[in-house]
Amino acid sequence: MTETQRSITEVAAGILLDAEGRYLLGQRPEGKPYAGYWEVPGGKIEKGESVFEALKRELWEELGIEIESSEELTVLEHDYPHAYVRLHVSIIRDWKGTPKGCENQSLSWELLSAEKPSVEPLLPAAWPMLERLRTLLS
Ligand SMILES: Nc1nc2c([nH]c(=O)n2[C@H]2C[C@H](O)[C@@H](COP(=O)(O)OP(=O)(O)OP(=O)(O)O)O2)c(=O)[nH]1
Repeated sequence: MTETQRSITEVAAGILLDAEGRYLLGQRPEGKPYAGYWEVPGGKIEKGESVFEALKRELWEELGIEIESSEELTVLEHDYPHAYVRLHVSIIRDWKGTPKGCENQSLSWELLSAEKPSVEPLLPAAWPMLERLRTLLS
């Protein structure tokens, strides 16, 4: 396949934002591209799913939490060597349950007011969505 024919991987990512102004990052498990990198929770949208349905499924699978609503934040595209991804980013302020690493991934709550996260490295496409969120809330 040539570069111009690359298919687009549609991804739903959810920024869990708590009342103290903290957001959640998870570390990508072994076996996935960019294993060990930190990211906003989420994953690929399956055929026939809406962005919200994918987000609801992924957050249940990855974190064991239930969500009933989300707010669209932005849509970002990033060209990785392994895939061209389009990220549909949402903010989630309410959820049921306590997020835990259901895929044995580490989790880290980060202060949005901090200049950068306390963990690294972050997936390249995670930076612009955090910038967008800071701009929106500032
Ligand atoms: N969840 C998430 N994915 C991101 C972020 N930034 C970013 O570039 N991505 C990219 C990495 C991956 O190519 C893609 C997400 O796919 P994934 O591999 O996590 O999806 P999945 O859990 O459905 O994976 P799989 O079971 O099919 O392997 O989106 C981010 O902040 N969060």
